[in-house]
Amino acid sequence: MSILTFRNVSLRYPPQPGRKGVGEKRVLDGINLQVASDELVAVIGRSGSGKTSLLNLAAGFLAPSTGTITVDGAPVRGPGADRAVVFQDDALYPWLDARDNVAFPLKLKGVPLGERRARAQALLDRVGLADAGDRNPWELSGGMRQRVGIARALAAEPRFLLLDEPLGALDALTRTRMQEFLLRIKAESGAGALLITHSIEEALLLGTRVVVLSPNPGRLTAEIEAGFNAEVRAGASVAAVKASPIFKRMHAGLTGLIHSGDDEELAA
Ligand SMILES: Nc1ncnc2c1ncn2[C@@H]1O[C@H](COP(=O)(O)OP(=O)(O)OP(=O)(O)O)[C@@H](O)[C@H]1O
Repeated sequence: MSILTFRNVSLRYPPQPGRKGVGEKRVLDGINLQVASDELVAVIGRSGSGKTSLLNLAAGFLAPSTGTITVDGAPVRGPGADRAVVFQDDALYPWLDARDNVAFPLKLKGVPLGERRARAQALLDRVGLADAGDRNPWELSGGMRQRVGIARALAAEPRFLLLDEPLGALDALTRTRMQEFLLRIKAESGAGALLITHSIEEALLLGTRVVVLSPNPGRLTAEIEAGFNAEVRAGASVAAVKASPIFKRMHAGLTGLIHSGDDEELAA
């Protein structure tokens, strides 16, 4: 069991030179959060509350201003193969076919060509793209590209998947299918997951826990245990889960939490 831990983390962006009146920006403050391998922690919050900054800290793309981020007790000092990131834009390498995109992290690890091709093919099989290995990224649909991106993230056998709006660019139907897919693949991989999403519905559906980030500066102000992903993994349809009264109640409650304070802001 691995654990990703934020302990008392704050983040300030430095003043922007040349932009009058744009001083240092306090983005995150007093963040305490743990993600274990058997969890998918979904982070929701209003635009600008610091969700992507939080993920970038976990990825090691940014360093905290204060506090520590650790994986199994070892400080995160930069990007590492133990944490794989998937963004909204799949960011596949356009000059590589799907199989070689998936194999790319294995190349970086020095895995020999034959073995990495075989492992990449096995990953493509797992994400339902067994026959798409020879296709170029532009020959794939949005959902297929995102599955290649997820297969590539899994290639390095990370301890954590860091998912920044991975389904945000997909149409509603594909998104629902990909939500089921993401839950299955996450469970099979044994990796913990931190998911950033704008969608309260998606957070509730996929998260074992949902945390709410409130803005200015970003603080974790609420946390709820959501059991819906276990229902989906046990075979319940996403549509049936979303239609259940308990799901609707929790959705309304979270909407209220995220938007509390909006009226004061508008009045101010
Ligand atoms: N490199 C940077 N330098 C200065 N300020 C930044 C930088 N990156 C982000 N910010 C600011 O930090 C705040 C949080 O940004 P962040 O992208 O983490 O929020 P978010 O919750 O992911 O937003 P969204 O939901 O719109 O994607 C915003 O006010 C943003 O303008």
